[in-house]
Amino acid sequence: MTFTSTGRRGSGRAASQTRAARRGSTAKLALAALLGLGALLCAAALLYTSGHLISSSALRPENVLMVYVPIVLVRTFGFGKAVMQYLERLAGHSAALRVLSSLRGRLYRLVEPLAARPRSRVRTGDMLGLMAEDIERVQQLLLRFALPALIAAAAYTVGIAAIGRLDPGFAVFMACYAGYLLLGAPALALLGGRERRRRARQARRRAYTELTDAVFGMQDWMLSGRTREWLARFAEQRRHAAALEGGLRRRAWRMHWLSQCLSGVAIILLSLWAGGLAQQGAIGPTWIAAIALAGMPLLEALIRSGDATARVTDDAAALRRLRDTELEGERLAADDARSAAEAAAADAALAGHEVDGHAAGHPCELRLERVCYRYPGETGDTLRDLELHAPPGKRIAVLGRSGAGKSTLLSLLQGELAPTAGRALLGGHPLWAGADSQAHCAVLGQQPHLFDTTLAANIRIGRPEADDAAVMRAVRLAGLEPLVESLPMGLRTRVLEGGRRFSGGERQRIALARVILLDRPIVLLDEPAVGLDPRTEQALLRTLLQALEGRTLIWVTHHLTGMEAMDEIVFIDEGAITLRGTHRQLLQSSAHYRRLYRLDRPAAG
Ligand SMILES: Nc1ncnc2c1ncn2[C@@H]1O[C@H](COP(=O)(O)OP(=O)(O)OP(=O)(O)O)[C@@H](O)[C@H]1O
Repeated sequence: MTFTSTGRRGSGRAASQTRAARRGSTAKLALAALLGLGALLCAAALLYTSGHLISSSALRPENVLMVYVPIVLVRTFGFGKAVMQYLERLAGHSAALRVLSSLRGRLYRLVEPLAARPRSRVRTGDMLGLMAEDIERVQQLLLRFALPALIAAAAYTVGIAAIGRLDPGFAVFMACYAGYLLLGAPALALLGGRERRRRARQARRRAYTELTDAVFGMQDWMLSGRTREWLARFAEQRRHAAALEGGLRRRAWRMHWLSQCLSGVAIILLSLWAGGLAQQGAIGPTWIAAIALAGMPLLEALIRSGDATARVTDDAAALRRLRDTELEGERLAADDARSAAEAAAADAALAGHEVDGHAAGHPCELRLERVCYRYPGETGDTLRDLELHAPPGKRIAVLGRSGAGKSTLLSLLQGELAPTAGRALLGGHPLWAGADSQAHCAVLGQQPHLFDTTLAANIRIGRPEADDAAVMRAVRLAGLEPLVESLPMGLRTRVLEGGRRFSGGERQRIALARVILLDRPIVLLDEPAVGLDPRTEQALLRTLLQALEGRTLIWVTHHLTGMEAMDEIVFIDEGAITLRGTHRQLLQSSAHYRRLYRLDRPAAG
């Protein structure tokens, strides 16, 4: 199929772009690390020459030329440090932004089809979190952890090597001492605080979950008269979460303070060691202060890297979430590829002008052949051996108890799910779960969403290019004309948030106008009249059946109202069809149907 091959070519190009972007950003990150190390060495050299300059000046040289070279070097290193720092930021941010942009692109390509699937694990809210917060954390991971850690490791190596040239024994001691700052302290902070961090995260999540739950059920809390009780409980939970977070902050501060003390002690040790070397005559006395001061920026780099490592867990969790989403995207892409292969097989079968004995038929002919569906990870089939045939214009009602599998059937008919066995065909082609899977049908659900904009914009949502005459025709067919005429602003009336301006029945009619304007050959109705009073329900159903005359209808319902107008009524129980026929046939042949009909429509009974 054209779509699939284009999709594969597109994804191949995207993959090679991603690889090129990754190579580019790795090079930039390495450059940033080199510049960072350069800036750090300049800082160390600045203090080193300054220490020497101060000590030499204190010995009152005979003329300024005696300290001219250190003076020039101090200026050069000071200037070099600022320039290198600037270039490091530039290269680091450029590399991080490159990584982020490629990550966002890759993730977006993977998750875009997921977000549109109602049954996917990844929902729109998660998507926003992933795209905004989690990717931001990856940036922090690169700039605040990876880069400082690389620079600190290089500074550690350079520092220890420099000491080792003068005194290998002291170099080994300092390697262990500074090694604790570089690796030991952050490891202790990470391991020791793991349980506390987990508890703090849990407490925070619990408080927010309770808050969200209470906001949704606010009216019921107020009616129950227990608002104060709930507020007190929520405040207590927040206090508990804040106390745990405060404990974590205090612990991090204590660890930082300990590292600063250790760094101070290291400077004293360096001074004593340099003093010893001067006494032995290995170095001049003016270098004592130089060596001690040069250690400061190097030790500071180790502490900064250690602090960043201690904070790395939250960023790593964000990385895990991104990875999980990528895996889910890859799994769905594999599903799509499988469905596409089935589509190709069916195309090949069609080339022989027949699909298992059936002529290819009308492009909008729906056919389910022994369809089974099992949700991933489940042990039993939710749908079993379903057979359904809907030539254009046929009206089928699907009835069944809650949990029978009606919504799963609708998802299958929309092409969101691919059968795990059997075939779901549209015009002889598999209804595969692809990006354009819903192009053949329109859906009218229980609570269609109306956006906070004008009535006309809400109706035009599926066909923004539709002219006013087409919109008015849809309005007329949906039985909305009297309402629109009674509104001072007519079609320009705003529907307010969630369609608050209109009643439930009116909202359903607006959604019906949307479906009419969309002009799809197949319409799936998912209990569109649920929750309406019987008169409004009957009126809406009458309008609906009239307005959608000539289109294929698959109508999921719990009520038997309107069954007379259906071409076929199908009962599903535990995923399998247990009863089927026209209203007249079922009235004659099924006592169960007669009983249900009498219960639902006592007057008719
Ligand atoms: N994502 C899922 N993973 C596993 N099982 C699921 C999933 N979605 C639905 N099910 C199960 O499949 C069965 C059929 O669910 P479905 O939503 O299709 O029923 P339904 O007939 O539409 O019910 P209702 O009338 O209450 O909406 C139920 O037992 C449900 O628990």
